[in-house]
Amino acid sequence: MQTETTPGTMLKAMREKPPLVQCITNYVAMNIAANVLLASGASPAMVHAAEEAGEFAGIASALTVNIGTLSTQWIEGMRAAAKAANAAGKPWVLDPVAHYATAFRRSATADLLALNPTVIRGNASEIIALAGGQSRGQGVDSRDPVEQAEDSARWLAKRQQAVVAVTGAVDFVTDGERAVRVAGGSALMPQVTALGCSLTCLVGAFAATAPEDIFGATVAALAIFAVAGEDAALGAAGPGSFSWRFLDALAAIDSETLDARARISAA
Ligand SMILES: Nc1ncnc2c1ncn2[C@@H]1O[C@H](COP(=O)(O)OP(=O)(O)OP(=O)(O)O)[C@@H](O)[C@H]1O
Ligand SMILES: Cc1ncsc1CCO
Ligand SMILES: [Mg+2]
Repeated sequence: MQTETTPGTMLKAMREKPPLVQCITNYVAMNIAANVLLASGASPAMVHAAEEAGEFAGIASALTVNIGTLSTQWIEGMRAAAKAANAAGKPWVLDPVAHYATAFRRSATADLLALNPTVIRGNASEIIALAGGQSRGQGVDSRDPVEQAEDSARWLAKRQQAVVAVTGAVDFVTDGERAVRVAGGSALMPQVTALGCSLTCLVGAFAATAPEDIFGATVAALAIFAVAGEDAALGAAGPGSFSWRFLDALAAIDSETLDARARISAA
């Protein structure tokens, strides 16, 4: 049954019962992603080794998988964890960082897509390329506007039976039927590395809190990022001070503030 809960309600529920989220993310993102989850009210665990990732996915409430700094041994851990999450009926989120860049990444991404991620979160260049479109992406940063990725996102969501989130200046989320845009944030956000990777982990945290409403959980994660980005930009002298202000802003946002300030519109 579909329950309609607001981002603020989900945030409150998450903080009352912090979900354990297994984050298989890249070396660049690990520290900031863990801090983003703690500031938001979730409990992160960066567990990726092939020997234990599957076992740990049985304990965690959600899993996130990010291919940013890939190696063969990690792929084994990712696959084992995704299979275990599926077997346990727990949500898992895929972040296909620069999946178009090399044959190694393309192959790993195809294998992970075959394991049916619950949510796919990427920037516009990544989502366009996942749907087989003409992406301008080269490395990990987006070189395409979100508007250009919206049709790709809808197509991908239908094909994968997943929620797809495209982030950028104004984010776009769809499950193939419904779609919304989430406005806010700051132009300083792409100037700080791995905030998108951290957001992927936070989508996992909200999905763990509201597994019955994955679309709403994804929107909630994007919405708190948008509001925190606006707050952090106030008084930030540049990317450095923005980064620590962003963590403080995430921690300071309460459920009422989130619901009052989230800018979510039907697309
Ligand atoms: N120009 C912008 N204005 C406002 N917010 C932005 C802008 N660009 C990105 N964001 C926000 O930054 C966050 C990260 O999204 P982004 O699309 O930069 O991820 P990404 O490219 O995967 O990042 P990374 O790979 O460095 O982790 C999202 O919350 C998004 O809304
Ligand atoms: C910079 C970078 N390189 C691989 S992953 C990553 C973090 C942003 O996606
Ligand atoms: Mg990224």
